[in-house]
Amino acid sequence: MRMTWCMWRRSRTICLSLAFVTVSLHLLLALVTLSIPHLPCDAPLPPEMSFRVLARNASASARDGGHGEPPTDSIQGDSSSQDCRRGAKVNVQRLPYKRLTWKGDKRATENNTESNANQTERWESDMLKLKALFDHPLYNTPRPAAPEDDWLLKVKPKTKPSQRSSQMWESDTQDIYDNVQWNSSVSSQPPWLRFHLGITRWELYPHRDPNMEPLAQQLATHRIVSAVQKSGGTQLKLVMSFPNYGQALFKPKKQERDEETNYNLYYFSDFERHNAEIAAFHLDRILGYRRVPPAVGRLVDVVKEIKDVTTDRKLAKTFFNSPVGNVCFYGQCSYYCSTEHAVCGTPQDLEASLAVMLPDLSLAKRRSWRSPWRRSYSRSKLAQWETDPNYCVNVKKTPPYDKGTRLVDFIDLVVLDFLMSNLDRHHYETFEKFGNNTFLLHLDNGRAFGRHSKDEPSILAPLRQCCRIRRSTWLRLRLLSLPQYHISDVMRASLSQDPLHQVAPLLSEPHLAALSRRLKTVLETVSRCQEQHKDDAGAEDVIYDDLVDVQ
Ligand SMILES: Nc1ncnc2c1ncn2[C@@H]1O[C@H](COP(=O)(O)OP(=O)(O)OP(=O)(O)O)[C@@H](O)[C@H]1O
Ligand SMILES: [Mn+2]
Repeated sequence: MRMTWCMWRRSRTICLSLAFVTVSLHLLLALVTLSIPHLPCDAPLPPEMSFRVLARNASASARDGGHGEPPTDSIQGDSSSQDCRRGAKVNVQRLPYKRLTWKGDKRATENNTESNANQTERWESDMLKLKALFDHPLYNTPRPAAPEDDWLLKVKPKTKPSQRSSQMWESDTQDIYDNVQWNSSVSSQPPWLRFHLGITRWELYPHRDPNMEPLAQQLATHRIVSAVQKSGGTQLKLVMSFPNYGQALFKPKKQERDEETNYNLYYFSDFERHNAEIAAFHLDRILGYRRVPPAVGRLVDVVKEIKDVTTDRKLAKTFFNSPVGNVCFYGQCSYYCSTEHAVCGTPQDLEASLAVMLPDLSLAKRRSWRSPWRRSYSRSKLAQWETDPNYCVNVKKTPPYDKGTRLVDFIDLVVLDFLMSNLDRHHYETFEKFGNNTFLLHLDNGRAFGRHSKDEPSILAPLRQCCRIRRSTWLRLRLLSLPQYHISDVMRASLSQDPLHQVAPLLSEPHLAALSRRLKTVLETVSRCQEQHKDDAGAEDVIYDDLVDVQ
C-alpha cells in the first residue's frame, strides 16, 4: 500500500514537471514566433541605426522641424538594408504623425518652448530672406505687355443667345460637378482656368501671381470627385477631378524623406517621389523660371477619395488591405505596378503631390523634344556626349539650338536638374503654338531629390561643354549664394508654406544643404568657362545677355 502511494507521488511529480516543461517550451516558442517578422529587416542594421531610422520616422515632425543643423551622420546603408527599410515602411508609417509646431505649443515642456522659440526665429529669418529675394529687381524686371499671340489661350467672344443652345452640353454627372457660369470676367473663373488663361510664351504664371494662393488652396482642399489612372509614362499616377472641372496630376508617396535612392539602382529604375514634384515647383519659382506647373502636397484618403470615386475599373481591381490593415493599391503601368510596389495609406491617409493639369492637348498641343544630352538607357553603353568633350560644338550648329534662346533655355533646365539631382530628363516639352521661340516646360520632376550625399557632375555636362548661360539666371544664382538670400534658407521657407509641411518638412536638412553645395559648383563651372574663354573671341559668349532685351 505504502509502495503504491510512493509510486503515485513520484509519477505525479514527474507529470507535473513534464507539464511545466511543456508550458515553458510553448511560451518560449510563442515569444520567438512573435518576434520573427521584425528580425529579417532589423538584423542587417546596427542596433543604434535601426533605432534611429524608426525614431526619425516616428518623430520627423517633432524633431526640430527640420530646422536645426544638418545631422552629421547620413544614412547610407547597403542595398539590402535599404530594401528592408522599404519593406518595413508599412509598420513605420502606422506610427501616428505628430503635428508640427512653429509657434510654440502650449503643451510643450520648457525645453521645447526654448527650441520652439529658436525655430520660430529661424522660420521668421528664412521668410524674410524669401521676401527679400522676391522683392529683388532681378525678379521684377519689367516686361512689355504680352501681345495677343504670346498668350496660349484666348477667351472666345460672347456667343449670341441664338447660337448658345447648340454649343452647350449637359453633363450626366451634373450632381457631382458645379453648375458653372464662367465668362470673360476674371472673377467668374475658377483658379485653374485663370492659370490656363495666364500662360504666355515666356512663363506658366507671372511673378507675384495673385492666383497662386487660391490655386494651391483648391488643389490642397477641394473635393475629389473622380480619380483615374493617367496613361503613358512608366509609373503609377492618377488624374483627379474637382467639382469645378479643375484637374490635377496625382503622384503618391513612395519613399521616406530621408531615405536615399539605392546606389546600385540605375537612375531609370528609381522611384518617383511626391515631395520631389512639390520641391521642384518651389525651386523652379525660386530660380525665377516659373516653368513647373504649380504642385502642392495633400493627405489623400485612399478609400474615400480614390477607391470610392474612381470610374477606372482597372485601377479599382488593384485595391487590397495590407497585413497590418492599411489600404493599398498599385494600378497598372509598365513598372512598379504590382503588389510588391503597392502604395499604402496609414491606414487610409496617403501623402501625395497634386500638380495642376496643363490645358488639354486638344486646346494647346505640345511638342516633345529629345534632350541632346539624353542618357543612354543601357547598362553598358555610354552616350556620345559622355565621351566627346566637343559634343556641344555640333549641338550649337543644330536647329533649334543654333538660334534664339533654346540653348540657354536648355541650360536653365540643366541648372535646375543639377541642383535637385534629377538624372531623368530624357525629353522636355514646349507649347506648339509658340514654335521655337518659347520657354521649356519643366515637367516630370519625380526622380529628383533622390540623393543628398552625392552630387551628379554629369547632369552639368551641357553647361561645362557649351559654356553658355543666361545673364539673368547667372545673376539670380549669384544672389542665391549670398547669405542674405541663401538658397537652402529660402527653399526651407518656401516649402514651409506647403500643407504637407505640417506632417514633415518636404525636404530633409541634408537635401537643403546639398542645394547650396551644388549651387557653388554651378557658379564655379561658370567661372571656369569665363577663365577658359578669356582670351578667345567667345569670351562674351559665356554669358548670354538676355537683360538687354528687357531694358
Ligand atoms: N501638370 C501636367 N499637366 C498635363 N500633363 C502633364 C503634367 N505633368 C506631366 N504631364 C504629362 O504626363 C506625361 C507623363 O508624366 P510624367 O512624365 O510625370 O510620368 P512618368 O511616368 O514619370 O513618365 P516617364 O517614366 O516617361 O518619365 C508627360 O509626358 C507629360 O506630357
Ligand atoms: Mn518620370
